[in-house]
Amino acid sequence: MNILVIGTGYVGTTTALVLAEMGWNVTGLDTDVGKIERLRQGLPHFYEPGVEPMLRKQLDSGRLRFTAHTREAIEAADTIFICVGTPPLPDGSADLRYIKQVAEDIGRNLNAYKLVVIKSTVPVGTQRRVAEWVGAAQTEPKQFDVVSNPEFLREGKALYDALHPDRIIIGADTVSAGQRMKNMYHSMDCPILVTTPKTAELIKYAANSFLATKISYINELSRLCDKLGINVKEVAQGIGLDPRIGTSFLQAGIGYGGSCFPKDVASLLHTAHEHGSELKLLEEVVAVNRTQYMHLLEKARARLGDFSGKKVALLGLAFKPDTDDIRESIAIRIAERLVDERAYVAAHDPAAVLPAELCASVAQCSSVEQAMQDAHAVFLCTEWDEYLSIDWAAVKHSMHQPNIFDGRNVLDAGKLTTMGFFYQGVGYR
Ligand SMILES: NC(=O)C1=CN([C@@H]2O[C@H](COP(=O)(O)OP(=O)(O)OC[C@H]3O[C@@H](n4cnc5c(N)ncnc54)[C@H](O)[C@@H]3O)[C@@H](O)[C@H]2O)C=CC1
Ligand SMILES: O=C(O)[C@H]1O[C@H](OP(=O)(O)OP(=O)(O)OC[C@H]2O[C@@H](n3ccc(=O)[nH]c3=O)[C@H](O)[C@@H]2O)[C@H](O)[C@@H](O)[C@@H]1O
Repeated sequence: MNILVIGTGYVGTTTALVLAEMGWNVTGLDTDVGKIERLRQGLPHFYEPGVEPMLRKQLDSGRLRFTAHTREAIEAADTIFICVGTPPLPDGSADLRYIKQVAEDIGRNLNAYKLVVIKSTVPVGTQRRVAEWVGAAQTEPKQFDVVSNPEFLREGKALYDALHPDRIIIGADTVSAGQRMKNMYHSMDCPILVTTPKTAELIKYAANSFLATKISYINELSRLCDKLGINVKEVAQGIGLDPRIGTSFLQAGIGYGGSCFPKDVASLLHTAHEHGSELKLLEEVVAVNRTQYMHLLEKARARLGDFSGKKVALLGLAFKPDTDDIRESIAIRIAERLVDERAYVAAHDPAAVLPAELCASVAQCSSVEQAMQDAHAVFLCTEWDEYLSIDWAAVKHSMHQPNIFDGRNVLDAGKLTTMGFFYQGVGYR
């Protein structure tokens, strides 16, 4: 099987690596020549644990290559994965312009039968539209199938998730296309659900929206816990012991960010509106998430008076640990708000860097100690391992005031309080 992966971002690069690991010949194609050059040299253009060694291993094996030559790459492939971005438009709908470009590229260069696999997250009905776009761009008629095969990996655990998926969802119009996909994934040890393309597309949005709902549920509950003097972590633990509820995705904090939950929930809401349907629960999920971080800021304001002229150490910029991705990161929103309120913000992150628009107003520090020097308060926004082993006794002396606002509820409240810190998390301690 000669597989082409179009779009070598987070998902495309991971997909290409995993398919090569499964033994297939894989080519990665991207319009960004800089990314292709780096990948060819074995240097990932993003931070993701395990990707660099596997990239080098697969380049050495000869099963993986990268190119920017669209025509040659499409002609040589029998199976084509579409992994380009589907960013949000201002109205919340998914921007399908990159998907359309790729579909037309495939159509123009279709020299023999190809199986086209949509891995990008796309709204219900996109598989049909891709088939139309490929068909309309053809110069001479050749057969092809388009299937939906959504991806469920998490950033920071991308390789593990892609190598050990919980399930594989295949949305196919024909039995033969579904069977080709099952053959491709035959070495994967997980349930494979073959369904219609529209169902597969909705499963992806429904999964992300459900996870976002769990987070907003526990976050909204955390606000009540604050008022009642109840530790939300214990509530989450207590309800999570019921296997019907489960412990995962019940970690209260400053809210969910990233390139997917905010955009995918917005896109599903848009789809519902387009079809005259309302998803009121999901609208509330968004509303809770939009305001969640403000509650921690409010706690800090109550302690500090106001932020003007105060130094705040911001620990973590990435939307979650083990990634350098700051797309829709709540940490960035908090930094912006603090700057607006004239705080002096000193940020630290082991991998992520400040967005260009904050470089002039926020300092990026190379160490935690530097960020905390003379600070009136620490805001922990991303639960990197490094922050769990901070020598608090040592940094306390260098701080102006020992105030900690833990936006991820991961620090030891009891220990820090005993040490003389003022500690506040989300949902009572
Ligand atoms: N990042 C994640 O954790 C996950 C993302 N997804 C979905 O996967 C899709 C891709 O996401 P990411 O990998 O994060 O995006 P990304 O932005 O990291 O990568 C997209 C890549 O596509 C390339 N590209 C755009 N147009 C192209 C064209 N015409 N031909 C060739 N290459 C082209 C871009 O240069 C870029 O390198 C999105 O739909 C996303 O929702 C799904 C599961 C997880
Ligand atoms: O479609 C996607 O792109 C992906 O989106 C998420 O993955 P990801 O965004 O990488 O990261 P998550 O681990 O899901 O975290 C998302 C956000 O939720 C927050 N979160 C997560 C869990 C929790 O209990 N509480 C909480 O606030 C995280 O801090 C982070 O900001 C899903 O978990 C993946 O299954 C999906 O494939």
